[in-house]
Amino acid sequence: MFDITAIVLAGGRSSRMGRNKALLPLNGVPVIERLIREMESVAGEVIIAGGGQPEAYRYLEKNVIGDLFPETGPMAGLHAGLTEAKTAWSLAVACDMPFAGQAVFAQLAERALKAEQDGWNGTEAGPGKRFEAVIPTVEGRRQPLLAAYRRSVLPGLENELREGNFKLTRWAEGLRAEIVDGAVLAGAAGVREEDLPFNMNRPEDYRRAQEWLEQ
Ligand SMILES: Nc1nc2c(ncn2[C@@H]2O[C@H](COP(=O)(O)OP(=O)(O)OP(=O)(O)O)[C@@H](O)[C@H]2O)c(=O)[nH]1
Repeated sequence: MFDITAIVLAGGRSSRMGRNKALLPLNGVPVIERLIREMESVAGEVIIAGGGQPEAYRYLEKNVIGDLFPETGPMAGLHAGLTEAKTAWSLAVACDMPFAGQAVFAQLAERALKAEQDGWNGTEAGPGKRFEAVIPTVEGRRQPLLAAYRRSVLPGLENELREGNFKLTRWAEGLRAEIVDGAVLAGAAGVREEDLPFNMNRPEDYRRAQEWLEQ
């Protein structure tokens, strides 16, 4: 267990799926419940950033919160979660990632808390600087929907939202982040690198996840 909070981003519209993808069952268990189970063994608190549909998640008996910048996408969920979190670092994950598991969360958490310990004199982020995020890359691209964030990113994040910049990927590109090779995380999780950030956007993605996990 790490001194870290887990934030599940679950307030999207699921328009491509046509129904709330967080609640889609895999092996009989809704994907969000699978994620919560995996996160619970790593993080002290699990927060569900439920956006405009917090009532859908009340049954999970977790800390379910709404967004402070409604209808603006995953960045708003991250913003709400980091605002609510009481720890210096949080793990964020999209609610529709079937392959993100305990091993991946533990690695991200470990690196985040190591970065915290190294503090302002940590050399890897540059002299006098500190990492504010731990972000995996898969095929050279940062994966901000499966990453660790330091609470200190909040003012910058809020600024972006106020200015109407809602692109999580673009914002995450500018963060002083420790980059983790996705292949390393995928290896720990026992999945292929390209499957690590796989998420279920469309019915065919759901079918693919079902085929893999229910065989
Ligand atoms: N809290 C919160 N989470 C969000 C919001 N928009 C998206 N998410 C979550 O962020 C992750 C990535 O979202 P997307 O899959 O890009 O968007 P979506 O709205 O869920 O789905 P589409 O309508 O098909 O684009 C998912 O886990 C969503 O549940 C939001 O406005 N608030």
